[in-house]
Amino acid sequence: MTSDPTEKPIRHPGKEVSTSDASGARFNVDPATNAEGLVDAAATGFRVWPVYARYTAADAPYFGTFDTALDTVWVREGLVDRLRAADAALAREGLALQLLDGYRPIAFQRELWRWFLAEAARRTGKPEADADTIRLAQRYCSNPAIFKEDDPTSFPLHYSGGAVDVWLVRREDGSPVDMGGIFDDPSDVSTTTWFEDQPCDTAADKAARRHRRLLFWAMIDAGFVNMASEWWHYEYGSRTWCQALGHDRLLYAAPPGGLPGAD
Ligand SMILES: C[C@@H](N)C(=O)N[C@H](C)C(=O)O
Ligand SMILES: [Zn+2]
Repeated sequence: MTSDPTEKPIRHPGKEVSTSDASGARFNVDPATNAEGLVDAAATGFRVWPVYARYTAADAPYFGTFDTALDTVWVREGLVDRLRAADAALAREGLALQLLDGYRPIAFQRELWRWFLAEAARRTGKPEADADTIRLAQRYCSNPAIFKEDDPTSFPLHYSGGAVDVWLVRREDGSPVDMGGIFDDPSDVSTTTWFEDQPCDTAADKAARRHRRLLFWAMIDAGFVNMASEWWHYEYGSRTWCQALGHDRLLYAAPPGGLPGAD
């Protein structure tokens, strides 16, 4: 058994969960942890790049920004030490975590869903209302249509403040490393284990597999779980975390009071 994360194939601890599995599940909410506030990750010392507010007309896959995206990455207090632990593990490889998104207001989740639905329709060649199109969009984005206003445990995963989208950058200059696919690409190559299931004959594929393993094990060892369809999406204390690890209480549902002015 090796302790070198680059030699350890990605294997999801507990149950492998997809975005659509996670919606509709019912959990009790722990009032103590759910009372935790949201913390500005940049002010806490993390490297951040809030993609949804920063991408330009030149950046795939959106080729633009989103009107309702936040330019600050907010996370629950309970994530801070865990993200620090993951970042410290990556430092041994000369790498660092960069946080792309955390807490996400409902209005922004709706705007993001519209993009994923339109993109899914383009890829399936079927209307947005078609079941195949909705299934494809739902594989990569929580569908706001299935959330229930009176059930905080059904809210979008990022609304909990316990979900983060991350990638890796070099510590020396902050440049992103090759993860073997672009962030938020709604296609199979985004599956976290994609390079485990390929021959990986080229140097580029080997590098992508290495980077995905490093990110995965740093985050898993720090207590997070990963969304199997997205190499960048990790959660702690939220619905996917409960489902994957068999916990029956959500640490984080809707943050009390949300973020002033964001909903
Ligand atoms: C859109 C993508 N970055 C993401 O965060 N997907 C998750 C599953 C979501 O929308 O909840
Ligand atoms: Zn995410």
